[in-house]
Amino acid sequence: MGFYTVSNVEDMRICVVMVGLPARGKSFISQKIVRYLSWLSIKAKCFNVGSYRRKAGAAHPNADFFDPCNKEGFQVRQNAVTEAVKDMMTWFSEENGVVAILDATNSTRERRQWVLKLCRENAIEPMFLESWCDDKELILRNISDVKTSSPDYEGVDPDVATKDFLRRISNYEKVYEPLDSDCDKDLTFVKLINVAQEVIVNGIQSYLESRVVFYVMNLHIRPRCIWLSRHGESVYNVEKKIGGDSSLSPRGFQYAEKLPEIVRKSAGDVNLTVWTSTLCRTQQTAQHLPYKQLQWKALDELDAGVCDGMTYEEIEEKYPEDFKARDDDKYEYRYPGGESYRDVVIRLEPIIMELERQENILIVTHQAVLRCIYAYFMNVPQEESPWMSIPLHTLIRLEPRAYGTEVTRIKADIPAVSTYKEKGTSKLGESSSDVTAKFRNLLNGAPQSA
Ligand SMILES: Nc1ncnc2c1ncn2[C@@H]1O[C@H](COP(=O)(O)OP(=O)(O)OP(=O)(O)O)[C@@H](O)[C@H]1O
Repeated sequence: MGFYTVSNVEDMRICVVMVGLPARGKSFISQKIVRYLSWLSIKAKCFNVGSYRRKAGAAHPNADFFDPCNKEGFQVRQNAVTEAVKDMMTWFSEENGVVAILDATNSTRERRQWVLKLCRENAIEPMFLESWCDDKELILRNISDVKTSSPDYEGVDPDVATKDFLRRISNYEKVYEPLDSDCDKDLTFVKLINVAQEVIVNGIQSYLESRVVFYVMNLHIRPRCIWLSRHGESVYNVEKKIGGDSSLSPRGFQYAEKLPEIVRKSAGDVNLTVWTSTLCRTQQTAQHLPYKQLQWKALDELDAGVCDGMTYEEIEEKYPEDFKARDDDKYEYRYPGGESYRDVVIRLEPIIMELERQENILIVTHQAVLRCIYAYFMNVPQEESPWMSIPLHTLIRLEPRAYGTEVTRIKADIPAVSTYKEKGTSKLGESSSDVTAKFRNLLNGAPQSA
């Protein structure tokens, strides 16, 4: 049996068919949708036709290749999309895929009708998603951000690559037919105009489709950063207890005092907003930060139910079966009367949506919650995220980029206990020989000190 965070997705199969001229953010949007749905445990995959075209032999084509009159080029592109669609159908039938994204220009009605027919024949619901943009400056910026460094232009001078890419766009413009509320009124579609300045939504069928629409409507591409920190070391951390609402320890208060300086060093003069949980340790940690602050109940620590206030050693002794069950499947395990990681992800969904809408945000929260938020941004698989090590007294800076997120870790030079529990033990602390080291290393990079 599968577990889902959205109801009734078991029998659902959706193909999101991207539409748009080159450099309109189709791959960016596709990858974000896949990351978001995967985080919500909905099986999603992107099929990028450009990589099929490169595999088919057209690895470094110049703009003439995309001229609609170039029969040879047209054939290679048709073969590439055919292969991508074939793989997509296999993925739906053999791997129980739920949402596939066909990432291509799909610029003509004829091409879209072809995809539509194949979807209908295979009981897949097609949803067209067009990114339409006439902001010339933004398009030039997109080209310089991602296109001049694309595999298509390996070794090519960036100015030459930009000129060629603009010619490629002109070739597509010769045949491009945007989605239209009259001509395409029978289709399920979303049209994003100039990022999401205006959005046209037509004929949405299912709840899952409406979730995807809501998500893409909330995306923006303005540069920004997100900072994450656990609260400072708490009295319960020192006593090795989980849960509760204890105050900070003396070293935790030291971290709270130092945090404004660490944040300023990393953020400079930008104006940011601080989000904390409703628990006293996060608010004490944020108390000296000179920014607007908001409390979110959704940022409270994973509820340990009957085990709240106990040490892992006490849990192992009093509830040995639960202790083992949690180690065996930490993501799904729900404390009696409490929560699982999956439950936390579900309640964090509005936080993620709001984070997508906002600009610079600093979140001061708890270990499990931070793991879930980090997993969303860094695409960490479910089975690994509950085992990531997120040390106390460390600020994490996330900088979303076109196709990924850049991470910097800044350690405050203030000692703290380790609250990390490895698999198979009730002792806290990290040993380098453990099998979970692979997971823990996800967060290890060279940390900077503050
Ligand atoms: N809705 C949008 N409109 C315009 N640009 C966007 C949008 N969303 C993201 N971008 C920007 O687009 C750039 C990424 O372009 P991307 O490779 O995704 O374009 P593409 O449409 O897939 O192009 P191609 O057809 O050549 O593959 C990023 O710099 C990103 O900031």
